[in-house]
Order: sequence, then C-alpha cells, then structure tokens
Amino acid sequence: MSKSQFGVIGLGVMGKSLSLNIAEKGFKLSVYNRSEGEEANVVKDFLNQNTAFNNISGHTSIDSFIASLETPRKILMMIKAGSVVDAVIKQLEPYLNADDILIDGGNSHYLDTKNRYEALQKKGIHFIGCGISGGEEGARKGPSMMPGGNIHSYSLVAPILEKISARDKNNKACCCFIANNGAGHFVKMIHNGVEYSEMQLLAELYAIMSLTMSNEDISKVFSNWNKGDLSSYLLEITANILTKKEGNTYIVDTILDKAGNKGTGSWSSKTALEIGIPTTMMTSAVFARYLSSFKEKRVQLSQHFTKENRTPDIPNIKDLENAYRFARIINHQQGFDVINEAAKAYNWTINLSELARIWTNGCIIRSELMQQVSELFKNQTNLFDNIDIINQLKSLEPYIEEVIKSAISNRVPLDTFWSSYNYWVSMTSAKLPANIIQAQRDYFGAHTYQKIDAPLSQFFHTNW
Ligand SMILES: NC(=O)C1=CN([C@@H]2O[C@H](COP(=O)(O)OP(=O)(O)OC[C@H]3O[C@@H](n4cnc5c(N)ncnc54)[C@H](OP(=O)(O)O)[C@@H]3O)[C@@H](O)[C@H]2O)C=CC1
Ligand SMILES: O=C(CO)[C@H](O)[C@H](O)COP(=O)(O)O
Repeated sequence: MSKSQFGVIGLGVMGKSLSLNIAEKGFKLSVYNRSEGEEANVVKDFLNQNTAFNNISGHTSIDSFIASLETPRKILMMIKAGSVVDAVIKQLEPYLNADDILIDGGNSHYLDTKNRYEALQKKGIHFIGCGISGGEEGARKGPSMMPGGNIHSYSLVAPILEKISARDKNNKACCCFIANNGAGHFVKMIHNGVEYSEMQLLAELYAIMSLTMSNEDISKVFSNWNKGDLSSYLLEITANILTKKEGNTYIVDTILDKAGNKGTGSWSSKTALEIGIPTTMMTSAVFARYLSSFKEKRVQLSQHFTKENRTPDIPNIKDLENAYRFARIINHQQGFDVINEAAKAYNWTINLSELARIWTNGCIIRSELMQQVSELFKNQTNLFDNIDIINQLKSLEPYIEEVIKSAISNRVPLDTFWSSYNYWVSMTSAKLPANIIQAQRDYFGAHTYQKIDAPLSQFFHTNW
C-alpha cells in the first residue's frame, strides 16, 4: 500500500478541519490522536464521520502513524500550545530522521518555537513554526498560513501548504515563507493582537450604540458598513451575532460579559513593551478583557451608581462610522510597527506587503483595509509615511472626538477608541510633557537628561 504524503497529529477543532481540507485537495493523509481514557474513540469517530474520504488513514499509535508516512516525513502538529508541544516532540523524536519536517501549526510562543527549531536543527530535523488563522471554518475551507523556519524546509512543504490555504483576490495562496526560526509564530501572535483590538472596537461600538438602538438596528448598521471600505470578517460575524436568536431571545443578550483569552494578546503586548513599540490599542484591548473578568466586583461597585433617567446622547452613525475607520487604521499601523521593529531586532527579513497580502483572506483579521495596507506597504514600511493616510486620519479626527465626548457623557468605557486617539495625538505632537518625566527622574535618581539646546550626545544632571 502506498504511504501517506502528509501526517496530522491532533484531531481537535483545527486538526480535524485541516485534515479534511488536506484530504479534499487529494493528498494521501495519515492522522493521529492520543487514545487514552476519554480520547479512546477520537480517531475512530473522525474516520466514521468522514467515510467519503478514502485517502485518510487513522492511527492511535505513534509507531503505525510514523510507519504510514513516506520519507522525508511531513508532519503537522495541531495541538494545544505550551508544554504539550514539547511532550509530543519528545514522543516523536526517536522515530524521526534527519530531513524529516515537523510543523507546529498551533499558537505557540515564538520564543518556544525558536528554541525548538534550534534543538531539532542539531539533529537535522526541519522544524517549521507555522501560524495558522481562520478558525474552524478557515481551516476547513482555506486558512491564512504563516510558516517560519528556513526557506529550504518551507520549499519542501510549500506545495501542500499553499494548496490548502485561502486565495487572495488574484488567486494567489494566502501562505508565504515569513522568515527564520520563530518568525511565523511571531507574526501570528501579532495577528491575534490586532484581532483583539478589532474585536474590542466592535464591542465598544455595540456598548455605545445599544444605549439607544436594538440589536437588529445595530446589526443593520454593521451590515451596511460591511458593504464598503470598512468591510471585514469580524464586522460581518458581529452583524450576524447580534441577530441570532434562540426562541425569542437574542443569544448575545444571554452571554455572560466576561471575556476569555488564551494568551496571544498579552504575549503581543509584553513583546511590544520589551522592544519599545507603543501598541496601545491591543494592550488596552487585553486589559479590557481582563477588566471584564472582574464581573462580581463590577456588579458590587456598580451599586454606587444609579442610572440617570434621561435619554442618552449618543453620536450619530456617521460619527461612529468615521471613528471606527480612524481607529482601525491606527490599529493596523501599531500591529505592523511592532512586526517591523521585531524584524530588525531578530534579523528577520519580513515583507510587510506580502504579509498583509496573506492576511487579506482566510484569517480572522481579513478585511478591505488589509487589502489597502498590502498595497501601501509596497512603497513604505510605515503607514504614517503616506501623506494620504495622514490626511485621512486628520479628516477623521473630529468624528472620534465626538464619539469620545459622547462616551464620557454617557459613562461608557471606550478603552480602545481612546487609545487610538491618544496615540495619534501624541504621535503627531512635536512637544510632549516628557521633559517633566526626565526632570523627575533626574531629581530623585540622578538619571540625567538631554537638552533641547545641546547635542543629544550630552547628558546633564541638576542638583535639584
Ligand atoms: N480554535 C481556533 O480558532 C484556533 C486555534 N489555533 C491553535 O491551534 C491549536 C489547536 O487548537 P484547537 O484545535 O482549537 O484545540 P482543541 O482543544 O480543539 O484540540 C487540541 C488538540 O490537542 C491535543 N492535546 C491536548 N492535550 C494534549 C496532550 N497532553 N497530549 C497530546 N495531545 C494533546 C488534543 O487531543 P485530545 O483530543 O486527545 O485531548 C487535541 O487533538 C492551539 O494551539 C490553538 O491555539 C490556531 C488558530 C485558530
Ligand atoms: O488564533 C486564533 C484566531 O486567530 C484563536 O481563535 C485564538 O484562540 C484566539 O485567541 P483568544 O482565545 O485569546 O481570544
């Protein structure tokens, strides 16, 4: 019997969908899932539910899984990130030979990927840390794929990865080699950071609009926006979420307002803090999720505030639309800025235009704006180097100001909209009050300061 061209380890949400996608594209595939305890029937159930595919073989032992694969082996791990990945690599290692290719498609931390890449490289095993985005549906129909490692190992699996990934508007695969070692997982991490802000902006719009509007009406506005330059996957699904009912009840009205997270947003923020890039929006979106988790405390404290019996004064739809347009540009600039700086720090050559291109379809942050960003990055690496973007943000400024004023008057927290505004105003201010910070630092700690009227190489100290 001929051997399989590809193997997938892990038949969870993503692993199952990717396996079906790979099989559908005609590749002979082997799948493996652990089979202890509750997991006893995972592989059997998967095969039984997908009898239409006769090119998938299922395995519950590593021995038979490995023996079923042609060499060099090409294996995708689609498993829980963290120590599980190390444990599975440890299980696989005795069976792997030089030139075999192991891909980690989960949301692993890029520094873990770097370490795994270097450890496996010593044995001649190719390791590819591949960010994959698109959720369950994207994985089944075509995700956006962000492989990192080295270009040689990528070239060995490119025919499969590029075949199963989404297509951009020119029918090109939404998959390309990102850069060395952990770069693929790095950009996926920042993708998720941008995703956090995009989600939070929509949640904040919902917060302010629902003061006077029904779910149905908010959904109509979002659907309308989704027909033009604001269109995005997240806007589309949020419009759908708002109208979904169970019986007579809107499901969204019954969902507890405590947001979860699996870590990639906070990793993005920590990384940005470490390399000194102000990703204020994704960071405030992470904190907004954390704040939401204090539900019991919030309920207790809210008792000190009675709702005023007056009609809320909410901004008009045009203000909201333009504030949203403004904040999304800032969010994308911040996300790509941290990627650009990290690329310098880690010596990665990342083509930002190409990265934005593979995010135009398949992934969670796919959007019309991403398409425009991909075009803009053909000529520059910073959106603020484009005069049309500056003029657009300038013209949008009054709208976000109206939205913020209204949020204050209605006591609605708009963490991420505020962040975008503050960032923009700071970034476009020639003078900030950091002279006071420098004086304070020098006062209490003799940290010294530079002067506006002296060469920047000179540092001064005052005996305050
Ligand atoms: N869901 C999503 O939208 C996306 C998820 N990802 C990432 O992809 C990866 C998989 O996610 P997803 O499919 O959603 O997760 P699931 O929880 O659905 O599946 C997790 C998989 O990991 C396996 N696993 C868990 N613990 C162990 C262990 N100790 N030893 C061996 N195998 C183990 C599970 O096996 P078992 O069934 O036996 O428990 C299962 O196959 C994660 O890193 C996730 O962050 C990336 C993009 C999108
Ligand atoms: O990677 C993803 C989408 O791109 C996953 O869905 C991820 O789990 C989302 O992150 P979180 O659970 O922290 O919201």
